[in-house]
Amino acid sequence: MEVGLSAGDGGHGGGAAAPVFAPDQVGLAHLEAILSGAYPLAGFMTEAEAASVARHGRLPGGTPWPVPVTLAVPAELAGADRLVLTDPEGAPLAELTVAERWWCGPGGTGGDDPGPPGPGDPAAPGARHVPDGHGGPGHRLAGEVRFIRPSMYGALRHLRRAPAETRARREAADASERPLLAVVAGRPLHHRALHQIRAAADRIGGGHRAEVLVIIDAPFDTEGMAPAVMAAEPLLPARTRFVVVTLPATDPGLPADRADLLAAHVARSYGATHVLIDRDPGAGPAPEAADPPIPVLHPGDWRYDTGEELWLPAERVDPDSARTEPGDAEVEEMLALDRDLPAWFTPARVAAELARLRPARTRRGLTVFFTGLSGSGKSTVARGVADAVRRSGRTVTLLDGDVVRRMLSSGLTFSRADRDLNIRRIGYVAAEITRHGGVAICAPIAPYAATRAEVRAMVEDAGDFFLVHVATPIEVCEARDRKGLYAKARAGEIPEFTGVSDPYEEPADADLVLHTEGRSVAESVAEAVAALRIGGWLPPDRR
Ligand SMILES: Nc1ncnc2c1ncn2[C@@H]1O[C@H](COP(=O)(O)OS(=O)(=O)O)[C@@H](OP(=O)(O)O)[C@H]1O
Ligand SMILES: Nc1ncnc2c1ncn2[C@@H]1O[C@H](COP(=O)(O)OP(=O)(O)O)[C@@H](O)[C@H]1O
Repeated sequence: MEVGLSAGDGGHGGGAAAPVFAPDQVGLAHLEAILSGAYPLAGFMTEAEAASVARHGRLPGGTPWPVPVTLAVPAELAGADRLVLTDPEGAPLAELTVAERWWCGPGGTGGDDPGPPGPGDPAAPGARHVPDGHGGPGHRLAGEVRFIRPSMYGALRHLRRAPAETRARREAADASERPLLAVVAGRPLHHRALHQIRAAADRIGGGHRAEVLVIIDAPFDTEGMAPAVMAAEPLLPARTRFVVVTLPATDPGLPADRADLLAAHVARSYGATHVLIDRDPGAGPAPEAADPPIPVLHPGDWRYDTGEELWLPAERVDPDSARTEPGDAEVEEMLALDRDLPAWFTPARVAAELARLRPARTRRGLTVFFTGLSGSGKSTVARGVADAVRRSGRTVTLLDGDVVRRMLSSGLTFSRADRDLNIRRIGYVAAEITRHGGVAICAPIAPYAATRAEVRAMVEDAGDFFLVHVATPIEVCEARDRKGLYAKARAGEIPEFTGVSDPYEEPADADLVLHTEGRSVAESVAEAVAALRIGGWLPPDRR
């Protein structure tokens, strides 16, 4: 069968062009793993396969597999027979031949017999939700994928080596019979982890130190923590190699050991005989992985012995001289506040790389996003904050609601769709300013929580986000009625007016709530500026 591509590739196919689709981040991570051979799977799972894997950790035939590998598609593609799957930039990667269309329904995973829902029928009474990481109910397409073209997408592409390439390199070096310790790391390797890796490599090496392969779990669109992980190279055993993969986020509805099991399967595809999964000590103890494909080594609880000046298993360290490794959140906070990471905790070269990746908040890009009703005081406080930020020596771009409506969003109405588009545009510009280390101050109404959350996610990919809810009650805004708009709205002259005839969803995730009623402008500005100082985004007041 000829493949008629409708994107790139010349489209030599004779038949109708298959629709083109860029999977979400989870779908893309699965697709790359299928195509690279990191998963021993030919494609995306049917409902029976996904449900069996979610519930029992096994495919219907009994083969252990930890996570549903599914493809979520929008309703308009739910009936497709074939799909050309692309990266987010639209470059074709593979063709999916659809074997089954199914609906991942609402509700829990309970009960043992799912009762097959009508294919692709959202209303099917038996439809149940399989926790497959796509964030909720929706259409799924199952079937085998056929490789079209190697992916060029994403950061650190040169390190995204296929498992077969890594195995072939070991075979060529006559090393494939020897133990290989895979270390799966999404975070930098500090002294504790480095000690544990060397100890594990000695233990499994049978007289020789085993080789180590560090599998860095990094996102597609940024280098993530990869440079900090690689900075530890001189402290790892000789001939340690690094590869980068993007492990899909595991659904919180799955048992706790599934993420580790997936990491173990991927490690095995690279030829690993053992796997050690480095984790945030602040995240609590590791779950015991049931039925792993290769042994999962548990590093256990280690402490720094201040007397010996060594990292050792906790039981060998006198509690009086024991130091615990700081968790990732604590490290983030030290970096944010420009404090040096202690030498007992992490090697200087890792600390230096971390300081580059996570600059102190006074140097890091920031978006301060004001939301609130018309007349609540967003623009007034935003202007005062912008002045204070400028005085601290940083550059500021003020994206005020009214100004944006004239410059970026002229022609847009106040329908939900247009408001969302307006806020996304503001978010995009703010994220770019933030990415380049600047400060963006935005002051739109932004009435919808979901759209604000999108902006937060977009900005946090690039830097920091600080949400200020200017929580002035509508009666007060209306009494101020600076522009006479409330009067007009009440008279029915302005339709869809926020707070009068259109919704405002109060934020539940505000970093600061400002009550301006009964406060002067100067007091409200001072409150916002103080919050930014306390958070470390502005230097301490030297006055
Ligand atoms: N229907 C309706 N609803 C709300 N506001 C209206 C409306 N029509 C015009 N205006 C004026 O537009 C300003 C709000 O624009 P925003 O871009 O901030 O709104 S939104 O975030 O896209 O919802 C808002 O300015 P601020 O008072 O500065 O908030 C109003 O002056
Ligand atoms: N504590 C306060 N903080 C902010 N604005 C205040 C305060 N007290 C009174 N106001 C007045 O409220 C009005 C708010 O208007 P504006 O900043 O344009 O609101 P928005 O941008 O939310 O529509 C201004 O006239 C301002 O002087």
